[in-house]
Amino acid sequence: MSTSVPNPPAEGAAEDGETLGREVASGDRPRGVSRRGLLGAAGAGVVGIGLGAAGMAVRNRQPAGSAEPSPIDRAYPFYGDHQGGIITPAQDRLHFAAFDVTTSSREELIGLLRDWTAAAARLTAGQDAGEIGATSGAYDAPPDDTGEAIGLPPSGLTITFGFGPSLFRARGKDRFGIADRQPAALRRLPHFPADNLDPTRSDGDLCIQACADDPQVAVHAVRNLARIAFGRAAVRWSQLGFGRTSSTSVSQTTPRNLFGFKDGTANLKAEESALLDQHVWVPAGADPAAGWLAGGSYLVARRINMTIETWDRQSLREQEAVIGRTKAEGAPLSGGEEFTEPDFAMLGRGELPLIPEDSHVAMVHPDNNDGAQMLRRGYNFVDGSNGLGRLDAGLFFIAYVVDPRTHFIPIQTKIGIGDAMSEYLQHTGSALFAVPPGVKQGEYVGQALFT
Ligand SMILES: C=CC1=C(C)c2cc3[nH]c(cc4nc(cc5[nH]c(cc1n2)c(C)c5CCC(=O)O)C(CCC(=O)O)=C4C)c(C)c3C=C
Ligand SMILES: [Fe+2]
Repeated sequence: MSTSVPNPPAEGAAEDGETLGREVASGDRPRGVSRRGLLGAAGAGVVGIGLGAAGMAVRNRQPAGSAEPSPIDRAYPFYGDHQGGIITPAQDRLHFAAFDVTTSSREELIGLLRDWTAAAARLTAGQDAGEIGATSGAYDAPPDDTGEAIGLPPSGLTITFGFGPSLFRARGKDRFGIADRQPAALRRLPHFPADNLDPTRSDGDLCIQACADDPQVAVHAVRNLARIAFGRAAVRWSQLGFGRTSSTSVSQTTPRNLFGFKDGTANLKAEESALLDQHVWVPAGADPAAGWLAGGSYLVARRINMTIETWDRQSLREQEAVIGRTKAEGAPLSGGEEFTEPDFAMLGRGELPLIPEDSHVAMVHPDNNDGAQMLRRGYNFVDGSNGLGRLDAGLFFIAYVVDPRTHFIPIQTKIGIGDAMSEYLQHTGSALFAVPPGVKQGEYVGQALFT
């Protein structure tokens, strides 16, 4: 029998639901009591409230007197105006998966989205994927949760769903009766200069971005969503990431990428709502065919291998010239500190710009790209080595943009040709997804596309 208890109260999908979170108790649990049972009990009863950037505390695992809850106790609401995992403060771990839909039935696709929504709401609250739980079901049936997250707290898990161009139309066929609702901007990304794409790491009908502060929690989420999809969708490719390479909130320190540089300094941040409206969220009326996407965004994913062995043999001077910022502070080479605006006109020795024109920062800065900004949310990856003694390492680049035609494609085209950093990079995977707006209680993700 299940040790089921009522679900925790639904998250107050606050206006700014994504930046608010809720900490749920974990702690050691006795054998035979489901993860869901404990967390449900916490949600039902032990609700202490303390709103902050992190959210509401249910039960704090921190030592008494500590003001900041541990990130692993944090739970972000699944329901809200926007999906979680976009402006949520970037967690430390990623499991990203792209799926091929294997059914041709529209009803089965909708059923999958319903099931994924229900499971994602449970998982992000720190519960088992299914209502019965990993160890409480019938002895002769497969459990409705795989079990590896038993005892683990929510860990700040967010689950973000996206729809690829091929969901709408493949080989000229309207697969699910939604071809006329395909956004004009949702097309397969073009081939960029210096791309060396692996088709088995590219594209997909659907995607799931699971971010958490515990890798096991992120992997558990994707694994269970893939299990639930059986017979309707299958994993096409997936990518693990560690060490966020961006900050998406002013409350976060800037992390470093595998080149050893601070990455995320000039990123769009959750607190910059006017800029997010301009550069990240798709406005109502943006595309007459795709009203369902209002309040959503576009997710660009690029698996970018970094030839770190070559990079590591470059002088510090060369490395800084390639990036356009100092390695220690992340300050622009034109001077100041990390958050000083770069001055691309400032000249140095030989009347040359202090920030080289082919440096990465000069290439991608909004001043040099018609003002386009993006919300970057990438992760480092190391997928073992390649058999030639080189690490298969790099940056799994994720960016959320209002329109890839204005906010990604022109910039990527430009840097593929002229960016000094390109010499050390190889793009090996590529995908674009439309990310529907947040889910309302009682609805499923992307519902407006099918109604
Ligand atoms: C097409 C968009 C971008 C790709 C692809 C990309 C890859 C990439 N970037 C780094 C390292 C850094 N990027 C930095 C800044 C930065 N990068 C992009 C865009 C792309 N990066 C933008 C829009 C910006 C912000 C520019 C600005 O407004 O000044 C930085 C500097 C620190 C920071 O501001 O975050 C670094 C370092 C790598 C290693 C990489 C591919 C592997
Ligand atoms: Fe960059």
